[in-house]
Amino acid sequence: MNGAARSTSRRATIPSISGNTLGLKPNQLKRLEATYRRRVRPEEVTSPELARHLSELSLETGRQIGVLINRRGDIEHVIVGDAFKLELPETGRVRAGDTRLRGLRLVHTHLKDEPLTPDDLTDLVLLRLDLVCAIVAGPEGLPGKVYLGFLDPEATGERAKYWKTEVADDVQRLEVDPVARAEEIEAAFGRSVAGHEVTAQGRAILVGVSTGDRERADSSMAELKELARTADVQVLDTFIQSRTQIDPRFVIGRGKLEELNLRAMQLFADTLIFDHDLTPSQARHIADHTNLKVLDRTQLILDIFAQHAHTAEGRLQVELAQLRYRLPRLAQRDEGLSRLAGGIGGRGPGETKLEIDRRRVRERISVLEKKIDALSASRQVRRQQRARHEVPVVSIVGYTNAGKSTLLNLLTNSDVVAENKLFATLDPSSRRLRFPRDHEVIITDTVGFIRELPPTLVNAFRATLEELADADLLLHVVDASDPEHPRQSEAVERILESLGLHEVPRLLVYNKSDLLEEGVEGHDAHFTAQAREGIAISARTGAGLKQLLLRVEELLWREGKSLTASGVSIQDEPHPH
Ligand SMILES: Nc1nc2c(ncn2[C@@H]2O[C@H](COP(=O)(O)OP(=O)(O)OP(=O)(O)O)[C@@H](O)[C@H]2O)c(=O)[nH]1
Ligand SMILES: [Mg+2]
Repeated sequence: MNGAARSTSRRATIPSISGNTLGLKPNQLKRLEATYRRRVRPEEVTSPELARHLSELSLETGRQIGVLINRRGDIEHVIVGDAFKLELPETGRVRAGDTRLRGLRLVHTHLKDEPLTPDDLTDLVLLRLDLVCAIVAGPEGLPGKVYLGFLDPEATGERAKYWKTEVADDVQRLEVDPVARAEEIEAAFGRSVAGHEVTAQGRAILVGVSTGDRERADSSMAELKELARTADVQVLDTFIQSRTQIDPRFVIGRGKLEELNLRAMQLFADTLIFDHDLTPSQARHIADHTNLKVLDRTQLILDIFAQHAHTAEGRLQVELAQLRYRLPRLAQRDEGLSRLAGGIGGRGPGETKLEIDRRRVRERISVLEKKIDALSASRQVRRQQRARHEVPVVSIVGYTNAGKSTLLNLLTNSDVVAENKLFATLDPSSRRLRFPRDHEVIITDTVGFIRELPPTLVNAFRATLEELADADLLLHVVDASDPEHPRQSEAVERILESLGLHEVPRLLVYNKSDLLEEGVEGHDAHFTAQAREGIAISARTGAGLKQLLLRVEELLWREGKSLTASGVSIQDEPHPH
């Protein structure tokens, strides 16, 4: 395979013929090579002489023959196919999101009178060619009908065609100026993309598969969208394919992947994000069949974590998780990895720029493990000191975005970052909360949980999460306004269990009650809360806070003292880091 045919020096080297050259006679090869010496005028798709030359050779060899011509009219590649198709050489990847065409047109022969084939049109789209031209090689090697295909910048919608075609009776009757036409198409693409906002982290299409419960796939997709928004990725479109089972190679069907490719080209998307974890080989197969950066849910979450980790330990943990995730995905010599460098999925908190080989990844992993061990050892000491003081610890846990940090802020009058983003909190923070009559607790906010929390992350954060085992009480905060809340709290319970924390007493806190309409759903929240021995509150308005504090006190000291929220005095504990 040849590399990009951009260089001018290529003419100085011996031009090679790509494709199915096996069994061609020396004389035929020589004539094929001589093709490189031909030129066409920039304003014609092909010269009649070139068309004749290609047709003759095609007829003689019984194979399709094609040339890639640049905008100056030079022939950059000569390709031999079989009777039905051509395999174009690798001409380098299109820069995703670029509104320019490739600057190359494909002129090739068809051995029978047929319009552009699906293969021709796929090449047109994926290689973003200026145009594709098929000349019918007629009897005696005379060029006959000519079929042309161009990208259509105006096409919209999922089912739209992505190209326009034209036919002419013969080469002489072609009235197309290929360069002018290509420039028009580029200008139109430029206009359509100019209206889009530009985000630093890429333009993505989200892809889901549903093998059963469609509703579930929809809500999972909605969550993926939120994750993308949090990661600053612009979501251009979403697809969910229903299938009986996951395709082992491509996750989705081959045809669907092709369609995604076209859609991506049309929207100038540069990234595909799967709502499904991809095996290393699936990721590779999909990347090989698209021009796009391919990410999965885990990588997206890792990326958000990378952005949000601020403490030294948090950053080490995220980097460790990223490297552990990447290690099995590094082929011996993986040029695919460099496609991931920079931008979404390529951000790392540490020194690693993620463009490194396996050995160095392994070394880095063991360095990180040692550093994290050292940090958790010193944390262990602090925990023991704290335990000696016998101050009870209350930890806030829950699904991401449930309002954990908002609740901590309300309880302790502090200002931990709370925002409408997933995983706003990564680094645990502790505050002191003083109840009247000398009761005092340490209250900690933690990283949010999510369905299918990537195991690499659970492991990397294990040290932090295991601290939850020291808690005397877990406040499990649930966003009662999210229709998905039953499944979300289920996911949280499962993760707690996997961390061996199911023994720690916990109190369910149904938050955001202010968003639930009084009467109908509000009633519902209270009802659910009561039914599961929880408490309905609003961390925003403070509603229900008094009852919450009462319950906490009751659970911690098993006595029913009355206290008011205003009676709470606040004192910050210096941050442990
Ligand atoms: N209406 C309403 N919004 C709330 C309430 N509590 C929190 N929010 C909002 O919900 C969003 C998430 O709140 P956070 O406190 O950051 O949630 P979190 O659980 O700490 O989230 P992560 O740290 O990202 O896992 C923010 O936009 C809050 O303003 C509430 O009681 N009512
Ligand atoms: Mg938070």
